[in-house]
Amino acid sequence: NHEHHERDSESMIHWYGTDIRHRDERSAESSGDLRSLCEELGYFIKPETCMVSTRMLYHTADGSCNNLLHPSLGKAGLPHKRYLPAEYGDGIGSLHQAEGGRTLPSTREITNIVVRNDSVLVPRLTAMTMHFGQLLDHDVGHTPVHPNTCGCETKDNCIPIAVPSDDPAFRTRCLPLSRSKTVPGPGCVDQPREQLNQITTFIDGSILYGSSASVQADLRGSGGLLRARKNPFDASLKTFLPDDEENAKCDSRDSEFPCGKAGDKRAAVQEGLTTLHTIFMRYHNEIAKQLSAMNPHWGNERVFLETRKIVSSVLQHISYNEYLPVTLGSDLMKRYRLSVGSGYPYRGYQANLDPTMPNVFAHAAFRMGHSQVSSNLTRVDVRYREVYDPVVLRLAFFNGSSLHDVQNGGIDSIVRGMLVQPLEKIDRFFSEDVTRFLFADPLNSFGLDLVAINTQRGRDHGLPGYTKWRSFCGLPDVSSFDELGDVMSPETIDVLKKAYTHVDDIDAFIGMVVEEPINGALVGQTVGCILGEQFHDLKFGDRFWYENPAGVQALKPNQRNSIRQMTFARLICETLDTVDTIQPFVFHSADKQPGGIESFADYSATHEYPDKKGAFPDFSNARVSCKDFNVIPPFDLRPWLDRRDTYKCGTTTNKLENKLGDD
Ligand code: HEM
Ligand SMILES: [Ca+2]
Repeated sequence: NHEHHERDSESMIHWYGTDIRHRDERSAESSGDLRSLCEELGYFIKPETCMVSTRMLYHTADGSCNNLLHPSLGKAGLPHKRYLPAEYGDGIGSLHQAEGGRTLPSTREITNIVVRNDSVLVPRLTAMTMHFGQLLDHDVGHTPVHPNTCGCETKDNCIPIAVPSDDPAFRTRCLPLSRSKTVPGPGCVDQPREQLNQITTFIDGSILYGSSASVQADLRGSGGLLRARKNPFDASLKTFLPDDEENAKCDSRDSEFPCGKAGDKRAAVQEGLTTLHTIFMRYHNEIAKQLSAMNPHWGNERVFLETRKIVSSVLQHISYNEYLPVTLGSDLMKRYRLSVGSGYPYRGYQANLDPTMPNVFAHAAFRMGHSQVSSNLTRVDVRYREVYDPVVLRLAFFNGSSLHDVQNGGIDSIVRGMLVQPLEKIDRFFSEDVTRFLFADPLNSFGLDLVAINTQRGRDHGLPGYTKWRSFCGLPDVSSFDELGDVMSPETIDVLKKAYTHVDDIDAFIGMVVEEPINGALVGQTVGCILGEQFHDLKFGDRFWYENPAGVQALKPNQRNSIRQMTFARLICETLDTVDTIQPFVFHSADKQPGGIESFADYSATHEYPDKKGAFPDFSNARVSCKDFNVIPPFDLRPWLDRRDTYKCGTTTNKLENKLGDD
């Protein structure tokens, strides 16, 4: 038995998975009155609750009242939805098991057989794709886990992962892990065991604003701003996230470089993610200041809520205009109607769609991003030269120091590095920094295996095996390993044979992550279908979707146009101190040939992209100056100019906005 000390990997993963502010739910089994528990948790919010001007016009902190007919849909704190029924060992709640009494191998053993510490790069794409994927995931899903201190016994919601005696890395008997917390299932049923999402399921900027009123209040400052910390070296430079005093896991505790607090508790898990949180927070504050200056009669609340609407619209637009096309490719973008370019007009909000986070999306499919993680974070200077040493990932967990490491270019050199570093392919190759050194104390090198954790988490949640998900996604049923050849390489099938006795035993996450990518996409068929389905529901089941023209919350047509001009490149230009030049489409590497004259916004509005090969034909992605407003248009805030006298015209929206009050 190894000794536990304050900063070991086990306590870090518990901290990561637990919301300290989250009330400790009574479990479904122990509850005398299930119905009143569900009421308390907000399962049955009544539509009348939403008939308040602010809730109709603007996002609520916990996502309630987004859907005015079914106000709890998408709200924080509710159970996952399921595409396929849960399959627990005992039918109601014990770990997922193989059919027919076969024992599943330890998930660490599976890593040892299936996963290799190797790297294959994706031509032309940048590591920004990985970092943004994590940020996006953290806006839509976070399942809390039990805060137990678990050792190697299987009890009290502890599900230790057995470590084989001849393990190549670990000398311990097990990797301890806690089960996810549970709540009554959708519709308030007590069985089978169901897990929950503690953040808002909508793409609504909860990464910045939190998912509860109390967290939001803590993050906010005056004038519609988010709290920020001055640059400790030079107050004229841009700000940082406020200190997260509760994060005792932070490496740089007690120094002048704290980890940073944001709307999502996981912001400090790795410094790349922290930098993206930081630039989105800066962007919020930039917009809020400009809105205040334009509309001096707006109060703190109005500025904050309008800014949130803008920033979450920008987040949605970057996700669907830039991130999803490279991740899913053209066929899936069309099949699930995800494209936002012209030629793909928005088909209308559907209040009967359920945007709730599916269990399999968060706990298998979208975790494919873990295979995109590299062991280094490249850092480059203003001219994109690799003059600094990279940040080593295993030293960058819960550590805020590189952001302030001015000798090595600080936060700016990390963000620029993401624009040149190549992206890792989604495959059975994972960096040792996550399969061996996850949350390791750098001094004693004991860490965790994220692949084994993902696999064990799937069993914890009763996710059916991979073959069921294939069938769910329309691939042919299979009864032998060799039939997997339609989506997997022969080498992959060989290692799966070594790891599992029967093809139906393959765990959901493992099968999904080792599928060959679809042509022109980063993901395979099964991940693609699960992501496609849910990103569809997040688009058409969100009343605040930026393209939605109907309803009191709708952006005005010229406001929507401003959002459509926005790119991630422009946001980066505006939020760093020293980014002078940038490629217009940041998920692609910069073209060497100069000559870009078209903006990505114009290109995406007039082309079907990507093509079948995943390319963006006829688009020059050469770096241009951030001051080149033709190629990287600025955000046009003029449509938000609010002349007081127009209130008197008396449209419903004006009247509602007016009720918010000025101060
Ligand atoms: C260095 C980078 C990353 C680290 C260290 C990391 C670490 C983790 C950890 C520790 C968990 C919780 C595991 C558990 O207890 O079950 C997790 C969950 C997850 N990760 Fe990552 N991750 C990284 C990058 C990514 C990326 C790039 C993506 C997607 C593109 C991603 C998607 C997810 C998802 C969807 C979950 C489940 C969240 C939930 O709903 O609870 N991660 N990650
Ligand atoms: Ca959210």
